[in-house]
Parts: sequence; C-alpha cells; structure tokens
Amino acid sequence: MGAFRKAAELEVTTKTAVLIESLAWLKQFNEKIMVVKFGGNAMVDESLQRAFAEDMAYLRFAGIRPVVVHGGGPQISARLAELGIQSEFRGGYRVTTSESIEVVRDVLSGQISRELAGMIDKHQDGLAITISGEDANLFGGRRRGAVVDGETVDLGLVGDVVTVDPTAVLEAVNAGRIPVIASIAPDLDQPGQSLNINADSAASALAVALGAEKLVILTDVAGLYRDWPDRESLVSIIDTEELTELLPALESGMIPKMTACLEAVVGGVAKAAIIDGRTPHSILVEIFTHSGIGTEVVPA
Ligand SMILES: NC(=[NH2+])NCCC[C@H](N)C(=O)O
Repeated sequence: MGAFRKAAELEVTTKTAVLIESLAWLKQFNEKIMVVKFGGNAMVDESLQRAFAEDMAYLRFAGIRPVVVHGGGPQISARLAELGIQSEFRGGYRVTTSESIEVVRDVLSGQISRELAGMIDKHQDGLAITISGEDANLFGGRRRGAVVDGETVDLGLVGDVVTVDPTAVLEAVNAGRIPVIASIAPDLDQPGQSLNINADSAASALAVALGAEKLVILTDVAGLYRDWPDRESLVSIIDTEELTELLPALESGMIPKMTACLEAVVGGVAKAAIIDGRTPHSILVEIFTHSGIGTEVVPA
C-alpha cells in the first residue's frame, strides 16, 4: 500500500473518531439549553466573532438550544473616547454616570447585539433575536461597587443581576431562535434608572433561571490554573467544594468568572466551564469531546 493511501486512511480514522466521540454529547445535550457568555478578545476580533456565530448556529442545528449573553467593556471605552466623554476611574475601574449609561445601552444593544445577531442570521434568516436585559422584565439589577484592596469603591451605575424573569428568553428558544442578550438592567432600587450589569453574573443568573444544562464562559485564558502562572497546572475539571476553597487565592481577574461558574452549579446548572475565546471554535471542542478544552466546574 502506498504511503499516500496510508495517510489518507489515517485521516479518515481520525475524523471518524472525532465524529463518533460527539454522539454521547449530542445525546446528553439534545434539546437542552446552554447559556454562553461571549466576551474578551473574541468580541473585538472579527474573524473570532464570525467563528463564534458559526458555533452558535452549529449548536442549534445539532439540537442544542444556545442562549448568548454579552458585555462590551472595550467597545464602551472606545465609544466614550470617540464622543470625548471623560471618565473618572476609581481603583482602576471606570465610573458609570447617567451620561455614560446612555452610551453603554447604545453600544450593548444597538451595536454589539445587533452585529452578533446579524452574523448568526447569515446562517439562517431570523435565527437570532436580540433581547436587552431591560426588555420584558428580563433582568433586575442592584448597584454594587468593586472591591479594591479590601475596600468597596462606588462605581456609579454598575451592578449585578438580582432578579431574572426568563419568560421572553424561553419563548424565543422554544420558537427555535437564538437569543442574543445585552447585559444592562433596570435598577430595582431606583425606578427609571439603568445599570451596566456584569455579564458573567448575568449569564450565571440566567442559566439558573432557565434550568440550563451548561454555562460556558469565553475568556482570554486557557482555563483555571491551580498555581498561576505555572502552565502545567491547568485544571480540566474541578468540583464546587474545591473551587470554593481555591477561590480567594485566585488571580483577581479570574474571581468573577469562577464565581459565576460556582453560583451557576450551586444554583442547579449541571455544569459550567470557562474556555479560551481566543481559540476559534473552542466551544465545539469543549462540548463535543470527552476531555473538553477549558476548565469545567461540576457539583461536589
Ligand atoms: N473541560 C472539561 N473537562 N470539559 C469536559 C467536557 C465534557 C462534555 N463535552 C461537556 O461539555 O459536558
């Protein structure tokens, strides 16, 4: 047998193995809701955005029901700079004012949600549907500052999701559509006021409210490292008990993401994962292979 023919046969064997490995996961996730937090570099790189839209269409046509939640920190900063709106910073975080919250809304709902939905719709007309956290009672928020060196600093109109009414999202999902959700919410304590909501916590709260099977958070790291920055210590799977112990010692940028995973699983979501959004199609590897690609959080 020629070497060429052998190589071709090997390639077929590899492809066959990959395809058949996915069967277990196609069965497990069939018709299940999966909440995906879109963020980080993937959000500001057009080819990664396009790959992400393709992945969402892929999940949907594989029989899964994806729900996308996104933030937009970098785009908001860029738009504020363009408009010449000066921001005050406290403890390294931008303070959101009533002037800048209008820009936040416009960038999140008007720009990012629409662009992403447009890319998903390239795969089938009307596949995506944009929903703002301010629509149909979806989210209710409460102001929360950031903790810097053990002290809470007031960041203005910034907060966390504290109430979720998933009715509109469920309707969209049941109609076979992919909701694309902007992380902005009415302030429960101040009627008429809106808050810029942390998208990790919003995705987590929504996953719980929807009874999702899995929460997946895209980030700019490969996953959770037990001993950062030791590259060998990347964790593939961790339970809520061990994660709770590890959490206070984590690098500060990881804490909100791992907390979101933890709260989702404690709230009843079967599992949650953080994966590298800089690697195109990493979500397909996470979902459809046994070993996945990032760090998965499971119940203790
Ligand atoms: N990082 C990991 N260990 N992931 C395991 C993923 C297993 C399976 N494909 C799932 O999505 O549930």
